[in-house]
Amino acid sequence: MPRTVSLAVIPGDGIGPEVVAEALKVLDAAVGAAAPDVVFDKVEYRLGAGRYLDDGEVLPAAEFEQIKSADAILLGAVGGTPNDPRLAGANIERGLLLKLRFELDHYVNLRPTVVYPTVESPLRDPGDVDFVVVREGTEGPYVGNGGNIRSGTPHEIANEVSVNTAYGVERIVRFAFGQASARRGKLTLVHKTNVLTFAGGLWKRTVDRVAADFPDVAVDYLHVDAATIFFVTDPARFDVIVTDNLFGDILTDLAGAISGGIGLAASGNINPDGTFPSMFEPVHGSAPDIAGQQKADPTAAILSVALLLEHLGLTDASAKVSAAVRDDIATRTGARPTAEIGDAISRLVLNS
Ligand SMILES: NC(=O)c1ccc[n+]([C@@H]2O[C@H](COP(=O)([O-])OP(=O)(O)OC[C@H]3O[C@@H](n4cnc5c(N)ncnc54)[C@H](O)[C@@H]3O)[C@@H](O)[C@H]2O)c1
Ligand SMILES: CC(C)[C@H](C(=O)O)[C@@H](O)C(=O)O
Ligand SMILES: [Mg+2]
Repeated sequence: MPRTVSLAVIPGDGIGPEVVAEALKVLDAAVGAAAPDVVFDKVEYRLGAGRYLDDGEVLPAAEFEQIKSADAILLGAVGGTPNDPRLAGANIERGLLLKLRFELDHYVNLRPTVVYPTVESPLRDPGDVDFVVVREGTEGPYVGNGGNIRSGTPHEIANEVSVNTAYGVERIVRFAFGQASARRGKLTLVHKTNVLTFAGGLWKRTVDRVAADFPDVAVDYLHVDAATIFFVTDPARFDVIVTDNLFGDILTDLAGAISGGIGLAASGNINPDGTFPSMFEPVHGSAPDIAGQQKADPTAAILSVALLLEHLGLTDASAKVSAAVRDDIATRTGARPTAEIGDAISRLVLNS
C-alpha cells in the first residue's frame, strides 16, 4: 500500500507562487527518486492579500479546518506591499500567518543557516558557519496583547506587551537543548536580560534549570544587540541559538543575509507533538519589489521542502534535496530566472 501524505499548499502573494512552483517541482523529483511508494496529495489554498482584495476573506473557517487536517503545510509568502492602506483592515500577517502558527501550536520556529563554501556571502571570510535558530513561535510580543488610547492624537499611548509563560519558555528551551545535544553540543540563549528583566529573567532561569538535564551541552548567553555583532564578525561560533519570537524574527533575516541572501533561508514552523500539521516556508516575505519578474531565488522554498521531507521521516528524499541545493550553489555564477534554478535543482535531484 502506498503511503499518502496530504499536503496543504498556500502559495500566497508576490513571489510566493513563483517560489512554491519550483519547490513543488523539486518535491516531486525527490519523492519520485527516493520515496516512490509515497503519494503526495496536494491541495492548494488561495489565501493572502490577493484573496482578501478579491473577496474580503483572510482565512475562512472551512478552509482553516481543511488545512488543519492536512499532514503538513507548504507556504510561499503572504502579505502585500508594506503599509498598503487597502490591507490595513485585514492584517494578513496576523489574521493568516500568525493565526496558523498560533492555532496549530507551532511553538518551534526552526531556522537553520549554512554558509555554503562557494556562496557569495557579504562577509569576506565567514568561516564554517552552520547554526540553527530555535525561535519561539507562539508567545512574546507577537500575541497581540496590546491596545491604545487617544488614538491619532498627540497624546496617544500604544502598548504591545510581550507574553512569556513558564510553560511556553520551558518547552522551547527543552527543544533547543535537544537540538544542541544532537548537533555540536552548544546552546546560546539570546535575549536582553539587562533591560527586559522580567521576561529575560524567566528565559535565563529556565535555561539554567533545564541545563542540568543536558550535561553534554555547553551553555552561552548573549544580549541580542551583541549577538548581531557576532552574526557578522564570527557567525561560526554558533551552533544552536534559542530566543524569543521577535528577536528570532530579526536575527534570522540577518542570518539569511550573511548566508548569501534571504532567498536561501528556509524555515519550519513545527508542532513537535504532531497534534497539528507543521508548516514549512521560506523566511522571506512576498517581495513585492521583484514579484512577477522571475527574479526571486526559490532556494529558500526548496530547502523548506527538505525540512518538510525530513519532518515526515522521508530522510533520503530530504537529503537528496539538500545535496542538490549544495551542488547547484557550487556552480552558481550569476542571476538566473526563478524557474531555471528550480529546473536545475530538480535535475540534480533526479541524477543523484
Ligand atoms: N512568511 C511570510 O509570509 C512573510 C515573511 C516576511 C514578510 N512577509 C510579508 O511580505 C511583504 C514584504 O515584506 P518585506 O519587504 O519586509 O520583506 P521581504 O522578505 O518580502 O523582502 C525584503 C527584501 O528581500 C528581497 N527578497 C525576498 N525574498 C527574496 C528571494 N526569494 N529572492 C531574492 N530576493 C528576495 C526582496 O526583493 C526585498 O528587497 C510584507 O507584506 C510582509 O509582511 C511575509
Ligand atoms: C510576516 C511576519 C508575521 C513574519 C514574522 O514576523 O514572523 C515574518 O517576518 C517571518 O519571519 O516569518
Ligand atoms: Mg521575518
